[in-house]
Amino acid sequence: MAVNEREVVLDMLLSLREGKLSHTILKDTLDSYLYLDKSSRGFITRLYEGSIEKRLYLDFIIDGYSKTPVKKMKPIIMLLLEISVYQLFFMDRVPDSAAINEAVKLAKKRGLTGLSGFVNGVLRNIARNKENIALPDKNKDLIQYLEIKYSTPKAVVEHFINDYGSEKTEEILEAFEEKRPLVARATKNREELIKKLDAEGVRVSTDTIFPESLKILELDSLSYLESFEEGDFVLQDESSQFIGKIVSLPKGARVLDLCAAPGGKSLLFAGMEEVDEIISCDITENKTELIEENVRRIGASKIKTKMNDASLCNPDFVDGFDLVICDLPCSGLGVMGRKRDIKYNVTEDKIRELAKIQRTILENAVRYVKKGGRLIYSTCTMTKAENEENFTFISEFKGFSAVDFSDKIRGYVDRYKDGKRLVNEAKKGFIRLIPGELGTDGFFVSEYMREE
Ligand SMILES: C[S@@+](CC[C@H](N)C(=O)[O-])C[C@H]1O[C@@H](n2cnc3c(N)ncnc32)[C@H](O)[C@@H]1O
Repeated sequence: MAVNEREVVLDMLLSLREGKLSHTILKDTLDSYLYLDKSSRGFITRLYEGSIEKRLYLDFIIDGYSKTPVKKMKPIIMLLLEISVYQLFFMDRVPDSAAINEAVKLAKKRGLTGLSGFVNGVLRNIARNKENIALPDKNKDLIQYLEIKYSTPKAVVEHFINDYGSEKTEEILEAFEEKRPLVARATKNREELIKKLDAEGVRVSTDTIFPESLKILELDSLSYLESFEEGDFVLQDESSQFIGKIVSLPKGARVLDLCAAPGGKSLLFAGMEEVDEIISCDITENKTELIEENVRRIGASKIKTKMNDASLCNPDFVDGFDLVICDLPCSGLGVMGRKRDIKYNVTEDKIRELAKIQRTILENAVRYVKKGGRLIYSTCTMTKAENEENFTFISEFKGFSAVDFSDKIRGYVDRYKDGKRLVNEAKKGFIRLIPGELGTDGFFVSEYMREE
């Protein structure tokens, strides 16, 4: 039987409301429809991700043309309208009539015949007035304008304005809307990888910060690729890859990665000659299994996994490591261009709560660093509370000081407009990678040293 792609997306969005993770839903769905052709899978992906990404904008439009506000609608009707309005506004190849008729059919199919007239009326009205939809006035209410235009909740907009100012906030929000290519880090040889990917029909670009990286311009599914199965690359944004560039380690180094799943940072260090052993921890068995899967695929035998709660002090780790990596749980605002539902779950209280958890973990982590050893603290977020304020917190631990790693990054960032700022920050011991600058996700990296 033919698959109704819109219904698939509707069910995916219903699962999202039940609390499943957005990227897990997408992966599971695409894995279960491997037999569909590339364009159907592409349609499902685009409609699903797009309707999440643009939710506030879509709701703003719907509210302008429906007597019942979106918030009062049955969830299935609300989602049906959202995916249909997304098609009307963002999918040029779908004729308006198809978007509307399919929505009406789907409402009936799901037993909502009584509401199919409502769906039809609202959508036809919106389609007729497509050219007349105006955003909130930027000069009257900047926050509401940014909230709707970039479909980013008020709490996040306000937080960004507070930390970066309004002009930079708009630049950041705009950058999040750009298509973000996946980045592959070659684990063996980039030239060989390019040839293999080419033979597998994957288009790539070598316009990258690091010589090991490739931007993947088009990819249907990783599951098809022999080069992936054989561990020739890992997917890792270049922001994360900075962590592997900034630190000098002694020969025979022992590394502890406290919050390691799925293992991205551990795998960076596993490729380094001077590293002998990496203990990669995470809090649950499921999570350590994720690390193990990647370790097996890459063949990184230096990595040993361990279930460990980083918020508690582990006496076995005390004074034991040349490098302790703290890539900690955070609000994730730096990756909201990829994980499109993240922005809807962030509140001021959650940011404060996370900053507190990060500090508890850091208080333990400093105890695990050997004399003369290093600590790296990183997050994939962009809030001062989780980044700069924690930088100060760590720098104030007795015996610890921030490390100037400007010489280590200069060669990579010099050619970018914002390279100078990064070099200047690195002199102080941290860098803030901001979307729209080097083409990376948002990220914070910092390095500290324990005195001899
Ligand atoms: C940002 S992710 C780590 C990403 C990883 N470093 C990488 O590069 O692939 C944060 C991780 O912290 C883990 N985590 C959260 N609380 C933890 C705790 N109390 N102890 C250990 N791990 C924890 C989460 O399970 C999650 O896998």
